[in-house]
This record gives sequence, structure tokens and C-alpha cells, in this order.
Amino acid sequence: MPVKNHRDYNKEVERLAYTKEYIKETLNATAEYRDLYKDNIKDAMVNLDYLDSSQSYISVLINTKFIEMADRNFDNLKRIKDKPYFARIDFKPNERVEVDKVYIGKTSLMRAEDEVPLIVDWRSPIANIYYEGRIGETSYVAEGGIQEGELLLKRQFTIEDGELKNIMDIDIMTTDTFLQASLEANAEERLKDIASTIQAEQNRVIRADMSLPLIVQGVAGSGKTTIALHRIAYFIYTYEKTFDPENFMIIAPNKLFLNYISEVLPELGVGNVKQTTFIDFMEALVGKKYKMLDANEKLMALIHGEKASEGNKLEWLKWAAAFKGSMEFKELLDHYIRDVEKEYMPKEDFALHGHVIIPKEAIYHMLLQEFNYLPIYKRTDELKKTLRTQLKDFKEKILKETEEDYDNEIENIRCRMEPSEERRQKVLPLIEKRDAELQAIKKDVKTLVNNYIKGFPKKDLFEHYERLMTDVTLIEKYGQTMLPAGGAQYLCQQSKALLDKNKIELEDCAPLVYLKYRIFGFKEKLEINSVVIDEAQDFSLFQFYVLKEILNTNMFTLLGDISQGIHSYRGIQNWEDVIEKVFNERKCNYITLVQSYRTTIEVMNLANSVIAKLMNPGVVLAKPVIRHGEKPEIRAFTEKEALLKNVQEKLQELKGADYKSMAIIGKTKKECQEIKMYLDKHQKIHTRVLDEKEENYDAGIMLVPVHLAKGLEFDAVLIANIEECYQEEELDIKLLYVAMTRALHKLDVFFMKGKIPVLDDTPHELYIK
Ligand SMILES: Nc1ncnc2c1ncn2[C@@H]1O[C@H](COP(=O)(O)OP(=O)(O)OP(=O)(O)O)[C@@H](O)[C@H]1O
Repeated sequence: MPVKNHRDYNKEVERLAYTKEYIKETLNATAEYRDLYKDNIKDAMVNLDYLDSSQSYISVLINTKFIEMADRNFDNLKRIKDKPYFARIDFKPNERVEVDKVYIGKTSLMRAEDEVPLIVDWRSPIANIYYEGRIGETSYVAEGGIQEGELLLKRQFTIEDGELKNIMDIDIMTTDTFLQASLEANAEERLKDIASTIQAEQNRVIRADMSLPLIVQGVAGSGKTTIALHRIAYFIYTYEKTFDPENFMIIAPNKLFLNYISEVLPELGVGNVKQTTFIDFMEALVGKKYKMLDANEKLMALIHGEKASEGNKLEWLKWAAAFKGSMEFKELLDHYIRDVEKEYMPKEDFALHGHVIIPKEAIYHMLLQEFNYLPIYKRTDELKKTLRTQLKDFKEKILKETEEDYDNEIENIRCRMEPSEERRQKVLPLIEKRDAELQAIKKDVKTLVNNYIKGFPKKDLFEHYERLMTDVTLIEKYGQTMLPAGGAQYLCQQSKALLDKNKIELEDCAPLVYLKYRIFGFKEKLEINSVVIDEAQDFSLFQFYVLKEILNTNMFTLLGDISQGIHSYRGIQNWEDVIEKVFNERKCNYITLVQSYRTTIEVMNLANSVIAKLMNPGVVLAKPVIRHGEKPEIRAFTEKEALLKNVQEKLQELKGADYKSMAIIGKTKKECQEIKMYLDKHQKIHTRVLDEKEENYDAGIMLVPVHLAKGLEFDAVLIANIEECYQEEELDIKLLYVAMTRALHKLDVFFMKGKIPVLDDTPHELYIK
């Protein structure tokens, strides 16, 4: 139906025009206010006295705050001026007869004159009805109370460049055409916000209780990354007074991925959230004394591995990675730390000139009991304070006693002997000795505490790690029953090979940070209290645990998909372990998402047929949103040259279609480079091989090694396989599944005959040849 035929078209056009005008005026006024605040600051600066809290100083502070607020308002309004809102709900509270017409947009706008809300933020309590409620009786929670009422209208708008293009009223039966339209669009360069089309199941994730850990197991394309970012925006809005954006941290797999998601939060009006990778965060805590190995090197070894000849070596490699990420390894470190604690003890009493001030046993007690809430080496800071106070009191006593001892002796001589040269010869040395001793005591007092503490045996962080990880006897002693035969030897030999070359690997990060936390402590308090981890299936239990301990928070949102766990050799196998071992079975929210929004039914059916081969009872197959596309084309070749030629032709064909982003996914970087070489030689289309260090993520035609494609998406995907094989085993099945589920609209698979046996028995109706 043409939009003009909608019964409320004129009213809505009028309303839109009014809102736009009001925004325009507010923007002008904000700019004026900003200038006024600036002038106020200038005036105040003239009279500024930094030393007192003069009126001018207060004025500078207040006006700076106002400028910040004005800037934020200005930016928010500027962002929405051409699309002030995307939905309207009509809600009639039970106790009133009037109906509230609520226009929902990405930021709120209040009419200053009468405080009537012109636009209500999508994160506000009443907006929950838009995402959750159906026409009819409904309710929402606001300020601790439940507001019940009736939802009379749920309306969506398409507004483009300030013009009303479509109005869609949603009743119980309507499918979400807005969602459909949004999913049919081609992929932008970067991930986009979905405030207008958030689905009820996603809304529950976004608004789930922040004080409890939340684990989201979501199939490929279920919107995990997107809703993680919306959740942060929601919380910053809802708990504006409690949390600053700086208190949030997003951990993503690599810089490329961070760049890919970089536009969502600013679009939602949120800035200053810390965004990092696990390695970068860990390195910031322990320093960069050692060079970090490429985190994917192990995966590459497993992908390339000549399974038969290297079988045993690969098994050990996997075992060590898994062990270093396990809670058993944490226990092993705890044993070691206990010994460090025992070693970090004085050998002697704390004494001044032979006078014991505090016996060493009492000091042991202080270190092990009183100060045991502190990291081991930090306990001596507290101990120092105690020693200094005790010494201060004791010093006077000792000086007095020493002086008295000598004086008594001198007095004795004086009483016993008549004044004579002989008496003088006896007394004089005593006086000199007394003065020297008093002098010496006073001198000693100055350095006594520091010298005493210096005597505690201390090592630096890396010395500790090297000592532990390269000593078979130590590992065996602490590892005891946790290690398989030969395990300690393998760990040592592997660590030695790396550390000798001044290198460490990803799996060393958590233990190093843990040792630092328990033995040294951190220089500054870590201000992060809420952590969002995307692609969390690639984390190990120990990594989660370390983050939880050092940040001292339970506010975690972990999002991942076990089916995409291509690093499962080092990562988790299931979420139950995380709940039980990391969060100690304390209350945890666990939500599963099975609806996939990214791909078409045809692509998802094929991908599901692949992942089903895992026969993992934990794997839940994705349900695609009702959106059809072409069936994937699967072609096996006998000649490499023919395959490459077909890749080239397919690319030409896809270029003819209206796709914004296309990827040829290869199993390894080497394969991607080989394809690129062929394409460079035979056609003039610009392609590039994606590198994880890249911070600039641009759409276009990309050659992507599959492990880097994880988390990303492309309009069209062509899986091309030349030399490498996708075997019928866990890692390869997951890699193939990841590659297939990157496609939004179109998927094709070209491979050399026999290289992807998992596709051999794929039902014919799922693809075209
Ligand atoms: N409610 C929604 N409305 C519109 N688009 C959506 C919605 N939910 C998800 N999408 C789109 O689906 C695609 C997949 O989302 P996202 O990348 O966040 O999923 P994911 O679960 O992290 O995927 P994966 O695990 O496969 O990397 C994106 O293009 C996103 O914009």
C-alpha cells in the first residue's frame, strides 16, 4: 500500500515535520548555549585563582560540565535529525483514560516548555513494550513498580533523509517486514545498529540483569556481537549514575574485528568504552618483556598437520594448550604460589643491635595471617608500616637502656675509685664507647626497616614463571595427579624452547597475569567492572577465571557459539563448565539464541547439514529467519587450473550483481595468496588477502583465511579449496561451518575432488551443481 494511503499519513507527516523543526531549533539553541558557556569560562579564567575554591574556579568547572553536556546533546540530536524515531506505540495505562503516544528513537528529546517527551529513547523502560509487547494487555517495569495497561498500537516508520517513506502497523499476525527489509539489505562495511528491529529474544539478552554473569549461546548469525554492543548502550543509559562508559570493557578476538564493530556504539551515542583483545589487555598488565607468538600459530599447525606422521606431536600440542587453560593449571600455580609465600619470609628476627623487637615467628604470622588479603610482595608494604611504628617506640627505649647501662657502669667506677688518672682511663673509653654505640643505634634505625625487608628473597615475574615452567621436578611436584605421564617433561621442553628465544604464547597470558596478581599485585586499581566477551567459546576456563579475579566482578556477558569453537583445543567445550568452575555455580543467567538473522534459509540448511556431522548433542541447529535466496552451488574439480578459472568467472558474475562485499574464503592464508596470484594474473579486479593485524576493515572483494572470517559477514561468499582438505573431523567441520555461515545472500563452494569429503553425502536438494 502506498504510504500516502495510510489513514494517519497526514498526521504522521505533520508530527515528523514538527519534531524535525524542534530538533533544528534545539540544535541552534545548543550551539548558542555552548558559546555562552565558553564566554563564561573565559570571564572566569581572568579571575581564576587555582589555590582557592573561588567563585571563578567553580564557574569554570560548572561551565565545562555544561559544555560537555551540550556537546553530547548536540551530537545525539545531530545524529538523529534526519531520522528522529523509528516506531510509535500507543499505550493506555490502566488507571487513566488518556493514551500515551510514544515515539521511539535512538535518543530522547523532551520539549523544554512543558516537559512533554517528543522522542523516547529505545532503552527507556516503556520502550520495552515495543520489543516485547503484543497488541492488548501488557505492562512494563519502571522505577521499581509495574505499570499495567493496554498496547493499542505498534507502528513502525521508514524515514529516509527526513522524509516519511513507509508506515507499518503491526498486529498479532503481521510478520516483521521491517526486519525482513533490514536483512535483505546488503552488508555495510561494518556492523550496524539494530535498535529499530531488535527481536524479543534479543531484547531479553540486552536487558538481562547486569549484576549476574550472563552467558549467551547463540547460533551463527543470531546477532550476538550486535546485541552485546546494544547491551552496553542499554546499561550506560539505564545506570548512567552508577557506571561510566570507561567502566565497560569489550574483549574481541583481534583488531580487525574491533574495527569491524567500531561503528555500532557511536551510532548508539556511546563513546569511551574500552575495546581490546585479550592479549593486549594482558600485556598491558604484565608488560612486554617477551615477544608474543602469533595466537593462530597453533591453529595453523593443527590445520596443516600431517596427521599421521605428526599425530603424537599434535596431540601433545593440544594437550598443553588445554592444560594451560584449565583450572587444574590454576591449582598447580596455587601450589607454587603457596611455596613463594613460604619463601618470602625473613630469616632473622627484627632486631636492633641485638635487641629483638619482633621475633620472626610473629612476622610470619603477620605475613601469613594478618596481611594475607594482599598479594604476597605487597604484604611487606604493610609490614613496613608496622615495623616502623614499633621501631620508633623501641628506639627510644633501647637508646635509653643503652645509655643507662653505660652510665651505670661509669657510675660504678666513679663510686669505687677516687678521682685519678687511672679512673679517668677507665671511664673515658666507656664514654666514647657509649657515644659511639648510641650513634650507631641512631644510624641503624634509619636503614633498619629497609634493610630488613631487602633480606626477603624476591624474584621478578618472569623469573618466577621461567623457574616454574622449565623445571620438571617443580611441575611434577605441584602437578602431581593432574599430569599425564610425560606431561611435565613436555610442558618444560615446550616452555624452554619458547622462553629461551624470549617468546611466550597466548596460553601464557592468563598464568602470567595470575602470578602477577597473586604475588605482586597491580600498580593501579583496575577500574573496569563490567566485561563483555565476544567469541567467548575460544576462551579457556582459566582465562575467564583470571579476568573475574583481577577485576573483582561478576558482571560478565559472555557470548559465543560452541559450534564455531575452532580453538576448542584451548577453549571451552561447553558452558556448564564455565558456570560451575568459573562462577562457582552461583546464579548465572544462561540464554540460548537459535534464530539466525544473517543467512538465507538455503545457506543455513547447507551449513546445518555440515555442523550436524559433529554429532555433538550440545549442538543446536540454527533456525533461519524466513528469507529465501539461491541454493548454494557446490562444484568439485579435477584440475586446479579449471577451479581457479571458475573462481575468476564466478567473481565476475558476482561483481555484476549488486553486492557490496564479497569474500573468497580459503582454508589458510597460503591458499588465499595462491588464489590472489591467479586472479592478479588473469583479471583486473582488485582483491586483497585479509590480515588480522589490519586495523582498517573495508568492504570490497577479499580473500579471507577461514579463521579470520569468524565473526565477519559478506554479501556473497565463495569457499575455494585447492590443496587443503576439510576432513570429516571436529576442527575441519567447524571451520567449514564458520566459512559457510559468513554469507548473507549467496554461497558457493568450489573444491578439488576429494578435498571436502563432508559434502559427499549432502542431500542433493540442498544445493545445485
Ligand atoms: N534484530 C535484528 N535486526 C536486523 N538485523 C539483525 C538483527 N539481529 C541480527 N541482525 C543481523 O544479523 C547479522 C549477524 O549478526 P551478528 O554478527 O551480530 O551475529 P553473531 O551471532 O555474532 O554471528 P556469528 O557468531 O556468526 O559471528 C548482522 O548483519 C546483524 O546486523
